[in-house]
Amino acid sequence: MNQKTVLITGCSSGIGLALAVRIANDEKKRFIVYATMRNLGKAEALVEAAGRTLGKTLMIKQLDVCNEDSIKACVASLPDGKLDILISNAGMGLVGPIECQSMEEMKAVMDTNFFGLVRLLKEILPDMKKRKSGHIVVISSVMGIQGILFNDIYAASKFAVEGFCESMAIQAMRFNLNISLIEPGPVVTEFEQKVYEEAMKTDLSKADKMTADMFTNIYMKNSKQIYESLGQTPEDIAEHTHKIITMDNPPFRHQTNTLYTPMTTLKYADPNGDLPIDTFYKMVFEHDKVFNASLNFVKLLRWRTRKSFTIDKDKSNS
Ligand SMILES: NC(=O)C1=CN([C@@H]2O[C@H](COP(=O)(O)OP(=O)(O)OC[C@H]3O[C@@H](n4cnc5c(N)ncnc54)[C@H](OP(=O)(O)O)[C@@H]3O)[C@@H](O)[C@H]2O)C=CC1
Ligand SMILES: CC1=C(/C=C/C(C)=C/C=C/C(C)=C/C=O)C(C)(C)CCC1
Repeated sequence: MNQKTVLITGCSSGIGLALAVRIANDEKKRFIVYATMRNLGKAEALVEAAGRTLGKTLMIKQLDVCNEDSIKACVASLPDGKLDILISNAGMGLVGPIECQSMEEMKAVMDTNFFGLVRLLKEILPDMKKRKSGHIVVISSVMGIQGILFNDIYAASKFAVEGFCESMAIQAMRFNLNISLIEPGPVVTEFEQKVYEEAMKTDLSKADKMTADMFTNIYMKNSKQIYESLGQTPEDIAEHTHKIITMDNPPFRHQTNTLYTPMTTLKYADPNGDLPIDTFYKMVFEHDKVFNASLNFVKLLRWRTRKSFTIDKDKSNS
C-alpha cells in the first residue's frame, strides 16, 4: 500500500502529541507519521501514548523549528527525502501588556510561530513543487483571524502565519498543492499553563495601574472562564485535522470550535472592523455580568452532557 508520509512539529505535548497519535492510528493505515520535537528528552509522553504504533506507523525525530540545520537534517533523514503532508504545529503563547514584555520575548514568539513555518516551507516546498503533490497544514488559531485583548504579539504572529499562507496558497494551487489553516479557539493543553505561569512572573510595575488592573482583573479572569467554558481537548483538534488531511478537496480555512464561531463571524460581518472591537469591549467592560453568566451556562451545559455520557457508558458496562 502507498502510505503517505506526514511530518508533524511540536509533538512533545498537547495538540502535536494528539495529532501524531490520531494519524498514526488511522483506521486504514494510510499514513506513516514522523512526529518531531525539539528536545527528544521529552519523548516519554508520546512514546507512552503511541503504544503499538511506535516504530510501525509512528517514528519520533528531532526537529527545532528555530534551527535551519535541524530542519534540514530531519527532512534529509526521511525515506527518499519525500514528504506528502507537513503539519506545522509547534508554537508558543505570550500574554500581557507590551510595556512589560522584552523585545527578546516577542521575537521568540515570532521566530517560533511565524519564521518556524517559513523555515519549514523553504526546506520542503521545492520537492513538493517538483512532484506537484503535497498538503501543508498549519495549526493557526482564531487569533489568526481576530486579535484578543493582551495577546497583541501572539495574535500578530498568527496573523503573519495567515497572511503568509493566503499569499502562498495561490502559487501552491498552480503546483497542485493544498494549504489548510486549522483555527482552534482555546484548547486545554500545557499552552494555557505555560502562558499563565509566564504571565504571573510579569513585572506589572512597568505598566500604569489601569493597564495592570485590566490585565489581572479583567483579562486573566475572563480568559480562565473562556478556557473552562469553551475549551476543546487536543484530541478534538486532532480529529478535525485528521478529517482535513483525508479530504479530496481540503478547505483553506477550518475553525474547530462552533461555540467560538459567533465571535469570529463578527469580523466578517462588518467591513469597517468596529463590530468585533465594540462587542469585545462591551463584553468585558459593560455587560460583564451577562457575559460571565452566559459562559457559566455554557460550562454547565457541557458538563451535564459529559456527565450523562459517562453515566450512559457506566450503565452499559454494568
Ligand atoms: N492551546 C490553545 O489554546 C491553542 C493552541 N494553538 C496552537 O496550537 C499549537 C500547539 O500548541 P499546544 O499543543 O496547545 O501547546 P503545547 O505548549 O502543549 O505544545 C507546544 C509544542 O510546541 C513545541 N515547540 C515550541 N517551540 C518549538 C521549537 N522551536 N521547535 C519545535 N517545537 C517547539 C513545544 O515543545 P517543548 O515541549 O520543547 O516546549 C511543544 O511540543 C501552537 O501553534 C499554538 O499556537 C492554537 C489555538 C489554541
Ligand atoms: C473571546 C473573548 C475573550 C477571550 C478570548 C480568549 C482568551 C481566547 C483564547 C484563544 C486562544 C487561547 C487561542 C490560541 O491560539 C476576552 C478577551 C475575555 C474578551 C471577550 C471575548
